[in-house]
Amino acid sequence: MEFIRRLRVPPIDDTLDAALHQKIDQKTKPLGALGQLERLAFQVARIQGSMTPTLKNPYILVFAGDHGVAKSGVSAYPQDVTWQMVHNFLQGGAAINVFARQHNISMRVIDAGVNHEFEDHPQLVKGKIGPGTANFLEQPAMSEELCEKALRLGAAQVDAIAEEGCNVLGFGEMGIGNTSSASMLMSYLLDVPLEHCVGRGTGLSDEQFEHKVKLLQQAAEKYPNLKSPIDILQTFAGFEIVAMVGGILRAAQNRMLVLIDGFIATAAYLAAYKLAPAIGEYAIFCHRSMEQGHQHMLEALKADPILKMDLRLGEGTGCALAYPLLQSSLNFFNEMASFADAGVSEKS
Ligand SMILES: O=C(O)c1ccc[n+]([C@@H]2O[C@H](COP(=O)([O-])O)[C@@H](O)[C@H]2O)c1
Ligand SMILES: Cc1cc2nc[nH]c2cc1C
Repeated sequence: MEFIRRLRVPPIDDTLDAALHQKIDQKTKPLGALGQLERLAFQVARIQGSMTPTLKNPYILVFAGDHGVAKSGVSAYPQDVTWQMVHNFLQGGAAINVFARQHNISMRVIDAGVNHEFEDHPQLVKGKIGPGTANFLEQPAMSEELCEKALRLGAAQVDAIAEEGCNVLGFGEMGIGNTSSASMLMSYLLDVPLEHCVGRGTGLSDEQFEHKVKLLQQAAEKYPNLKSPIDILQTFAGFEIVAMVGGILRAAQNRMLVLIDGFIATAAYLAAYKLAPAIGEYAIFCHRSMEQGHQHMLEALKADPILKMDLRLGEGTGCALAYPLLQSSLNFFNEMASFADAGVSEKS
C-alpha cells in the first residue's frame, strides 16, 4: 500500500539527553520528586529537540464513524447516537467540548464514515469514506482501497492543523459499536484471547455482554489467518479508527506530540505502532479506561497512563483532562529555579 510504503517516522535524536536529565535534576526538589512529570518533560523535550519545549496550538481531533456490526446488537445504544453526538459536538454540548474549552484546546470533528448527511459547519470535516462499514460478522468491514483512503483522510487532517502551528494533538473518537472493532483489533494485533479484549462498552448488561462475546468469537472463527496490520484493520476496523491510525502515523512523522485517549484510540495506536514502531517515542497515554481490555493493552505497550479516573467515554476526554498536567510538566521544566539560581543546598 502506497501510504505505508511512504511512511517515514523520524527517529529521536538523543544528543540532548544528558543535558535534559541534568536540567531536571538541578531543579529545587529532591532527585526524582516530580515523578511522572519529569518523564513527560524529558519525552517532550526530546521530541522537540529543545531545552525549552512548548505546547503550541493544541487540538483534539474527534473521528466519527458508524459500524455495520452495531446492527447485530453489540452496543447498549442505537446506531443513531453516532450522528446525534456529532451534532452535539458541533453545538458545543458534549463532555469533550466542555473540557476542551476549559483548557483552550481547539477541536475538530471528522466525519470519517457516519451514516448521516451533515450540514456544513466550521468545525466539521466532511471526509465520509462511506455511510458506515460493512458488518464484519458477514464480510470484511472495508476494502483495501477504502482503508487507504481512510488512512489518508486522517493524515491530511493532521497536516492541516500542523500548518496552523499545532505541535500537540489528542486523538478521540465516536462510533456506536466501535469497542467491538477495537476488541477484535487488540486480539489479533497482540495475539491474545478475545476474553481479555471484550468489555461492556457503553454499558451492556450481563446477558448483552455474553451475546457480544459470542458474536465476536464467531467473527474470530471466520477469519483464522489474518496477520498483517492492514489486513486486520480492513477486516475489523471502522473508518474513524483507520483515520486515527493515519493521523497518528502522520503526527509522529511531523514530530508532533501524540495524545492517546481510551480503549478505541489505543487500539488505533496499536495498529499504527505495528506499522511503524518508531511512533512509540511520540505517544503519551492520557488515561486508563474502565473498558476491560484497555488495562491489558496498556500493559502490553508498557504504557504509563497519566490518569486513572474510571472514564469510559471516548471523544478525547482523557486527552483534554490530562492536558493541564502535561502543561505543568513543561512549566516546571522551563520555569522552576535550579539549586544554583535559588541558593538552595544540594544533596549531601
Ligand atoms: O474510550 C474508551 O475507553 C471507551 C470505552 C467504552 C465506550 N466508549 C465510547 O462508546 C462508544 C462505543 O461503545 P459500544 O458499546 O457502542 O461499542 C464509542 O462512541 C466510544 O467513544 C469509549
Ligand atoms: C451518549 C453517548 C455519548 C458518547 N460519546 C462517546 N461515545 C458515546 C456513546 C454514547 C451512548
